[in-house]
Amino acid sequence: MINTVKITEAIHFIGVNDRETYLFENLWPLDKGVSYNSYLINDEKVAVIDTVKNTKMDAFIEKIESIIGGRTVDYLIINHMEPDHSGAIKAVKEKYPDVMIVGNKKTFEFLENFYGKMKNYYIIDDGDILDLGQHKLQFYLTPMVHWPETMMTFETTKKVLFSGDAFGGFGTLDGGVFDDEVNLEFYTNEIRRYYSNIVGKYGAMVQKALKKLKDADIDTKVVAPTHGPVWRSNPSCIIDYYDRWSRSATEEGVVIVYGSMYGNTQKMADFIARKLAEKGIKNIRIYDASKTHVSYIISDIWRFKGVILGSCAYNTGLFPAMETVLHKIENSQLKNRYLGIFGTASWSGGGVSNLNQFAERIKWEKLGESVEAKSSPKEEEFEKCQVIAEEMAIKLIEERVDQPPLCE
Ligand SMILES: Cc1cc2nc3c(=O)[nH]c(=O)nc-3n(C[C@H](O)[C@H](O)[C@H](O)COP(=O)(O)O)c2cc1C
Repeated sequence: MINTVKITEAIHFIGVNDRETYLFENLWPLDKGVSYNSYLINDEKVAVIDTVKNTKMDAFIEKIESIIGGRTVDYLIINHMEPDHSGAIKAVKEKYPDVMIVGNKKTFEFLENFYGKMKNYYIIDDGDILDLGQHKLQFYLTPMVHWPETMMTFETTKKVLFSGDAFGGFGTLDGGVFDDEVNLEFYTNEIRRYYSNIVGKYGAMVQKALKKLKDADIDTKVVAPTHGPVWRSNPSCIIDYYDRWSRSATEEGVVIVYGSMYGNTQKMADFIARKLAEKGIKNIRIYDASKTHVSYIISDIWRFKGVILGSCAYNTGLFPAMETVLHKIENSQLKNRYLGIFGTASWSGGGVSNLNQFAERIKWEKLGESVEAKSSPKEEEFEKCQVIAEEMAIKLIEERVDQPPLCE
């Protein structure tokens, strides 16, 4: 018996789990795997919405067959052309040669560039409706959430939003598929890691897309993304998180990230954290940039308002692991943070001076003086670290607003 899951009587979840891939996009650790979600609407016409990565196409076709066995797929809707979702288009074409591929103008440019020319294109525009019989699909173009051709598909009778990568995250669906069947803390963290590292750079476009959906007043009952859980009990929770993250809205807390070879810079990080705690800050995360993958660090920096960065000097520059962190922050164009800087050097420096240059480029509000200790921190440097911690705590407490978790 093949594992398919009903969202409604006719709308099926036909996604697959990937526990084999180590790195998503060959970049982002998949400690707990990832799901590639696809959906099938079994109506007078059969529609499949998005496919899966090519390594999973046999399991995927089996799922389709277990539902429609003997019939054909009439429409294949392509919300997003990234290969983890488009990888089984050819397999669907082969199995159901008359299938009509549905996408916008840009979808087909991508399709042909990836997989060569195919026949039976159905080009839709913003707001167009496709009639399947009982169900009707309306299309919303949402460019750059997260590629230029990205769109969303809304089923208007059951009010299911097939949102593509938006609202999706890492983590396989281990039995539980719906938001009310899983531990949401794990998934919302993994959705934020996905958002902050992959989609976050396009926050303005996410805001545009959210506005478009709001203006359309579609009253979404189910959010069905291409990764992670399907939101049927509390769809607004994940939509509100996306709104929060794409506005660079933050929670109260501080992320301290450091690069250290022999522990001197680390000592300063621990000292600053202690002083923050003494001043009443509860959410404090310290990361050794060499140890924790940058994607987890960025995810927390996306969440919290305070960022304190430390680096020892390394061959006249930053400690290499810190370069990765700074590059990712700048590339994401993350705004609206408070910044503190510390570090160590034994001769002409390079760590703190580069952090200072970063501060000028990023234009976050800098607190305290940058502190650079000669080889190891002493009383004078600890005092300066304390000033950074105190100024940070004052700012955060002054702004204290109750921002409860949205998904509980
Ligand atoms: C491979 C290597 C390269 C270094 N390069 C520099 C440098 O360019 N400039 C400098 O002032 N110190 C340099 N140092 C010294 C360290 O930055 C300094 O000892 C620092 O206190 C080490 O901090 P840590 O204990 O947090 O690793 C270097 C040390 C090592 C091991």
